[in-house]
Amino acid sequence: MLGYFGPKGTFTHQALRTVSDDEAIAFPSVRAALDAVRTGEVRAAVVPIENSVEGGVSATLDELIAGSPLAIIGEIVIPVEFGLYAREELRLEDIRQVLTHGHAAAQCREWLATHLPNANITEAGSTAGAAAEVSRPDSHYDAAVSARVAGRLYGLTELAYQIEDNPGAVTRFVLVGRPGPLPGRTGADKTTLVAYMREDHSGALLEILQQFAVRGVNLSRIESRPTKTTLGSYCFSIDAEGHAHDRRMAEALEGLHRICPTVHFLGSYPRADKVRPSIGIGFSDAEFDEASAWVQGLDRETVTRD
Ligand SMILES: O=C(O)C(=O)C[C@]1(C(=O)O)C=C[C@@H](O)C=C1
Repeated sequence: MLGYFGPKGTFTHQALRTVSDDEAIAFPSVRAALDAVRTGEVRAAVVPIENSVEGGVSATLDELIAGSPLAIIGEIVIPVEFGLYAREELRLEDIRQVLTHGHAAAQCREWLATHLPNANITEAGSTAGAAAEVSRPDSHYDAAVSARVAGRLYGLTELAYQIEDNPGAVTRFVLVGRPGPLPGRTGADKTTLVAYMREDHSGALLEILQQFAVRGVNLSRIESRPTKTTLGSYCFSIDAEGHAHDRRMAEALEGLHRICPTVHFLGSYPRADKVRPSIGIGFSDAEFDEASAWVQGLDRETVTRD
């Protein structure tokens, strides 16, 4: 059984539907969905991790490394379009209280400021949770910003559609399970990890980046997250192109392990877009193998000096 950040009608639910039609369990938060994976209540869960407008989803980035280890086993990317949904009797000019997810509010900021300048925007656990709340006849809230699917599901009227400030926005979701054998290499893979610096010093981030750069590994996301210990203490959440079984990635991971006190490996999994990284000259598995064989054989070589 799979789980997802719900309730029914969230963008996360739509992302799950693109990979499975089976019955799945909705959880009210990212944390609850990931805890259900940890306890074994579900085999895996879908949660949002990154939006093309708002960036990383902090709740997910933090929960992935809190508690017992988890592994990302797949990713899904879907377009996100928002509408404004209200109870039948309300018109746009009646809307005073809007409820939605923080990421959704941020993606529709301009539209809300222009069309509902006097409305209060309140943050809800999810866009679909907001639509469900607005559908209650005695709700304090007049309208929800959500997916069209959620507006319909909770019997609301669409007052506006495609109200996002950046058309073409997408959100990336990950399928998270318990650690086990890595999904096989496809040639178009991604690896996610969190690296902690040894101590704060000049060039610490550069040292982490160098581990990837000198092995020809491209990064597709890097963001700092507070370690939650002291002010100014950060770790780095990283997506890198490639699989831990690629020689260049394996060597980059070894390098990180040598220089960082802690590295949380969060998985290697197929990329949603199936795009293969371009591998620079000297960075293919064959070239790493050939170079290793050369080093192994050095003591058999005859060195002649003048
Ligand atoms: O509330 C939802 O519908 C979600 O799936 C969460 C979420 C997010 O966390 O970013 C997902 C996609 C949208 O960008 C807005 C909200």
